[in-house]
Amino acid sequence: DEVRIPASEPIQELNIGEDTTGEELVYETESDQGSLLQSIQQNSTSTDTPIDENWRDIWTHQPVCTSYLSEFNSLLCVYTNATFSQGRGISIFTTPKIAAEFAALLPFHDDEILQKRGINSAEGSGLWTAKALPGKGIGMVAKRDLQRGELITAYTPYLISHAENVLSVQEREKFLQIALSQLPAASQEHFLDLAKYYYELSVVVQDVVKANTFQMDMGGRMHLLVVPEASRYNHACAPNAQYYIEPGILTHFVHAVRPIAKDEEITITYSTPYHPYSVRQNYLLEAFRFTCTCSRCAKGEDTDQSLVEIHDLQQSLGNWGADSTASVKQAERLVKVYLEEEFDGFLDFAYGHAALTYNSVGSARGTVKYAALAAEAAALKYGPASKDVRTWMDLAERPMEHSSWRRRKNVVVVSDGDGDSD
Ligand SMILES: C[S@@+](CC[C@H](N)C(=O)[O-])C[C@H]1O[C@@H](n2cnc3c(N)ncnc32)[C@H](O)[C@@H]1O
Repeated sequence: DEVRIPASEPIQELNIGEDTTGEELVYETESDQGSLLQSIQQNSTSTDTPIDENWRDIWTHQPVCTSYLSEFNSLLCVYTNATFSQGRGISIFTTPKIAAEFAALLPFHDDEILQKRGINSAEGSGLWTAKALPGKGIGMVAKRDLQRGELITAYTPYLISHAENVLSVQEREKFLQIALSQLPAASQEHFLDLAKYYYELSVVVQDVVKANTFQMDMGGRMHLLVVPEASRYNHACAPNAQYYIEPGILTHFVHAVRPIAKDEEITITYSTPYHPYSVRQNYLLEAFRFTCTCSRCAKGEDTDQSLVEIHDLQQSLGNWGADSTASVKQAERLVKVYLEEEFDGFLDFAYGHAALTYNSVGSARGTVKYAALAAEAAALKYGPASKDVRTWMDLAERPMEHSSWRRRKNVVVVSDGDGDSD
């Protein structure tokens, strides 16, 4: 029952914005603690590939491995299941220990789980089409009107790669090329057709990864994902869609966060929307090599003032000390600014602050209304099974049990023991 909610948005970036093809990157290099790998350390005379002899149970190709990498006490191997999801295929470059975690996931054991949930459906699916847009390469466009909350795309990656920085560019490319080459031909073509930065054939797989990466944690390690359908979403600083990844089913989901008209471009954000205009422009240019001309950027620095207001309101509403001047009026204002700025994809913050503020003055009705809205918004942003959704639902269901209840009620409460006295 924490009263505080994060003061600033966790950064949800499409690409890590660092040079995944370079050597200067510092990814985590602590050791993997798997028993298998520990046994290698103990018998360190042998760096033989510790491949599970039952690899055929899950993978269609014999794993191909690097030599032992002392930097993180493991080796890395390519694991491919070319028949994954009705022949879409998936290749994973990771440690044997983490590969075992991937192999335990449901989609590798239940052929129909993805299909039943409409995941990896035929391109277009009546909702969207990917087409060339002026100055933006290919983008995603709505084929019909979409409502807030509608699921637009749900796809699994073709390639998942451990975000290591211990291999040389050439060495990494060699393994990623193997990973790609073991996929079905149609998937290889689809992958190689994606946006690139360098157009250098000798590093083409890393080039595609760099321009199209989503991130996911697996086994405590960051992994880079290429989900070709989702790769076609262009960026906007106040996007009309949000994405999240559900690791348990290896699926990248995108939902509309406000009504999207037929023929309108569908956008996601590659960075935090809370940075001022010039910071966003520089970041997008450096990390993604484009000058953002989205509707928010078209207004230039004029929109920075609203970010200051959002910041100040969130600071005030997040102050739970005795000197707090937080009020319901401020919370209502925060919600209004979010809506005016078209921050529809981030409303869990505004609604969450509002829910807690209403609760803090003992207004259960206001709490229930806004906590339910925060839960809905968090579901679009982090997935229905996320911790955030649970937190807001708990608050909506039991406002008086939350530690924020009447926390700012400016009266001396003579408790009658039932916790809700007035
Ligand atoms: C993940 S891809 C998005 C799809 C890409 N447009 C394509 O043709 O495949 C990322 C690249 O798309 C382009 N892009 C994305 N958002 C953009 C925007 N708002 N304006 C211009 N270019 C954009 C940039 O070249 C960026 O590096």
